[in-house]
Amino acid sequence: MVQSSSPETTGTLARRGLMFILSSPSGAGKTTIARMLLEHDPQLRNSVSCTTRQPRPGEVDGEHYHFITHEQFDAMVEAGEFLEWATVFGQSYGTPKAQVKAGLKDGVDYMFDIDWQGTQQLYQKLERDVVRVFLLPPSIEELRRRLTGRGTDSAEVIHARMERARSEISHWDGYDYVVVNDDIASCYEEVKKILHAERLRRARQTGLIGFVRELMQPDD
Ligand SMILES: Nc1nc2c(ncn2[C@@H]2O[C@H](COP(=O)(O)OP(=O)(O)O)[C@@H](O)[C@H]2O)c(=O)[nH]1
Ligand SMILES: Nc1ncnc2c1ncn2[C@@H]1O[C@H](COP(=O)(O)OP(=O)(O)O)[C@@H](O)[C@H]1O
Repeated sequence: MVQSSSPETTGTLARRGLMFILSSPSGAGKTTIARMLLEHDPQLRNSVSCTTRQPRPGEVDGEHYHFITHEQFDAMVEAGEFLEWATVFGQSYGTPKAQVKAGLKDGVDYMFDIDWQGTQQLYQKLERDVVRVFLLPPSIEELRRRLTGRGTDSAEVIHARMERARSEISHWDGYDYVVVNDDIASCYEEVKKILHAERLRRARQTGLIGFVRELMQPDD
């Protein structure tokens, strides 16, 4: 629980965690922004997805993704172990249920780097816990430059990602916030502010009723 630290308060103040979703067309920078947030914010935990795609250089199993086979993925779907799942670029991606649900109650915030399909599913299931942020590239040319510059995909894959980018961008209106990732430092600051404000929402602050009631007690 994120308890109030002041000795003068009742100690009943706490906060329910939130589900912070970052989506964008591939290459717009959501992984970069997510990593910056996770690195500097101890209250934020990564929701590690399962995927059937191959790891990229530098990606660590269990940290960036749980890399599993199609058979393992299908078995998890059958067993109802995903909060949501979707097929992207012919590969399967899913959010395991187990870690998230318990953490939210304890005031842990989770970061989700998932696509619009997963965002819709999470919103349908857990609307009040979800904060949806969509990143846009400053231009289509810059998006192409970033995908090429990342150096992780073949020309063919980059072509497919660019094709898909336009359809991903068309889902911008399914989000609560839209931020253009032009300068990385400014984008990071803006996303950080969204997270900060969302944490202060009244509905997330459990124990407020009792706390306010106590504040309103008449003097003896
Ligand atoms: N629905 C859903 N989408 C996911 C999940 N994990 C990753 N994705 C999305 O799958 C897409 C491809 O991800 P990835 O292969 O890492 O490439 P990226 O586009 O460069 O981030 C991105 O849009 C991710 O946001 C997940 O658990 N569920
Ligand atoms: N604001 C920015 N300016 C310049 N390059 C960026 C910016 N944001 C991200 N990048 C670079 O663009 C590439 C794609 O970013 P990445 O975070 O992997 O995107 P995504 O996760 O959305 O596919 C990476 O090489 C990253 O370092």
